[in-house]
Amino acid sequence: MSELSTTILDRIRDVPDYPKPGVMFKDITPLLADPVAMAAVVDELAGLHQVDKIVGIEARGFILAAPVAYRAGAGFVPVRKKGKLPAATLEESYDLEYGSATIEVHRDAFAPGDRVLVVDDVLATGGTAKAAVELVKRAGAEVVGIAVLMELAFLKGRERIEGERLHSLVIV
Ligand SMILES: O=P(O)(O)OC[C@H]1O[C@H](OP(=O)(O)OP(=O)(O)O)[C@H](O)[C@@H]1O
Ligand SMILES: Nc1ncnc2[nH]cnc12
Repeated sequence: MSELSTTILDRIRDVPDYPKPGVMFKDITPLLADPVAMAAVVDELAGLHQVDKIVGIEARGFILAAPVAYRAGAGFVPVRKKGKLPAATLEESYDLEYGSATIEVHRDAFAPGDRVLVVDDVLATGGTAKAAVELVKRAGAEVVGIAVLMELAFLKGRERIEGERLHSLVIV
């Protein structure tokens, strides 16, 4: 395992039965509180691809994606839960490990053919990532990759986004 993977794993806390019984929640707040570890994570994600835009998925995805965009010299595009974006949007609904949701992106968020990296904290069932990819494509941009801190392999999210390039800094 790489040094960065160990650094991340050591700073993710398991919280049993949150938000529902049977779910082992991966809490990234200890990692967020460590500036050296966070700098290493942001640098790693920012170096993955040359892109025009970084997409962050509300809410935990924003915390990672915004500094990655800054570091990469790319624009930041928010994908938000339904009802939060003010202008005309595209929307996708999906199921995730402990519920269901609808996310949106502004219709004019991308220039035609923009190269985009989608960033989030956790890939679980892959429902969220798949919906975000669909939104980016429907909005006229190219998804060059999906990057997550942690992939929960037993939930098989990778299969849901087959055909996309997935970068997981840690796989558990
Ligand atoms: O692969 P999936 O099964 O779709 O699950 C992964 C998603 O679940 C969490 O978001 P959540 O919707 O809990 O929102 P939050 O970031 O606002 O906490 C996480 O931040 C991912 O976006
Ligand atoms: N087990 C989990 N921990 C943290 N975020 C999640 N998103 C979906 N499943 C999750």
